[in-house]
Amino acid sequence: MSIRLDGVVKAFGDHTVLNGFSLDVAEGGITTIIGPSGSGKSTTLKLVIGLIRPDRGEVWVDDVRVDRLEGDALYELRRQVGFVFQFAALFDSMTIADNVAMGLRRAGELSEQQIRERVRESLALVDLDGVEDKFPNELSGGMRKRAGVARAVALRPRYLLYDEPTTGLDPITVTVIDRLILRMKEELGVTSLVITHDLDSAYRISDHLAMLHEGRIRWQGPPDDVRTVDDPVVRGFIEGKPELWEAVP
Ligand SMILES: Nc1ncnc2c1ncn2[C@@H]1O[C@H](COP(=O)(O)OP(=O)(O)OP(=O)(O)O)[C@@H](O)[C@H]1O
Repeated sequence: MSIRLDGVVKAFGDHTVLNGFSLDVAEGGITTIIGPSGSGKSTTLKLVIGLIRPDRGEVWVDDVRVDRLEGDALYELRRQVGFVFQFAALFDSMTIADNVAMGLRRAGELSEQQIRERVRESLALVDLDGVEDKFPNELSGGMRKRAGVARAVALRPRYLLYDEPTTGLDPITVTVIDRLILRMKEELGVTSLVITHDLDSAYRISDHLAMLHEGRIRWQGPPDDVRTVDDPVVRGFIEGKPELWEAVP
């Protein structure tokens, strides 16, 4: 059980983005999808939380067929699958505590006091103690990103999806976020699916690496193995040498 995409085809108009895409996400680990801009990485995350549906193929989370879910069932799924948005996507007019508490209030299961406690715990987990009453524009980019992670984990999801978690951050903050992603795996036992452009970050955090190219997974395996792959498409990408692609028939 975990996240599984099987033979997924997804087109926008006449542009086929995913074309027979299959991926199994190993339980408890960090799986990272790398690939060129526009190759469909974000599209895969949107499929997993049912924001969009495939034209063909299947999307599974545990024993739930996501591409057939509607209404409340989709909402239930999204409680299990936390989403860390690329630019944190915090509401500027709300305090950090209210941002982190949003999903908890919507779920309506905890008292206000329990919510406050859970918000405090979630912020502590990302090393953001004491910022409850601040507004997003009072935090640095890296802190906002951490607050976005706190919001995603507040509901104690089984899965965390990260959309470009290190884009636009300085190298030190990238390391902080990488460590945070690893910590969420170790301390909460969540299964993570990450999409990124950042190869160094991908090597540091991943248990399993998958390269997306022309609508499907071109190569996958442990990150250490990628350096010895012969496929010129994979080599071209990881070495930043597009000329290797031009030689591919
Ligand atoms: N809702 C949509 N309507 C039309 N086209 C879309 C839509 N969503 C994505 N696309 C197109 O699908 C392609 C893949 O987009 P996607 O965002 O999944 O790629 P990506 O690999 O995440 O790219 P990047 O790394 O640049 O974020 C792009 O060409 C994009 O323009």
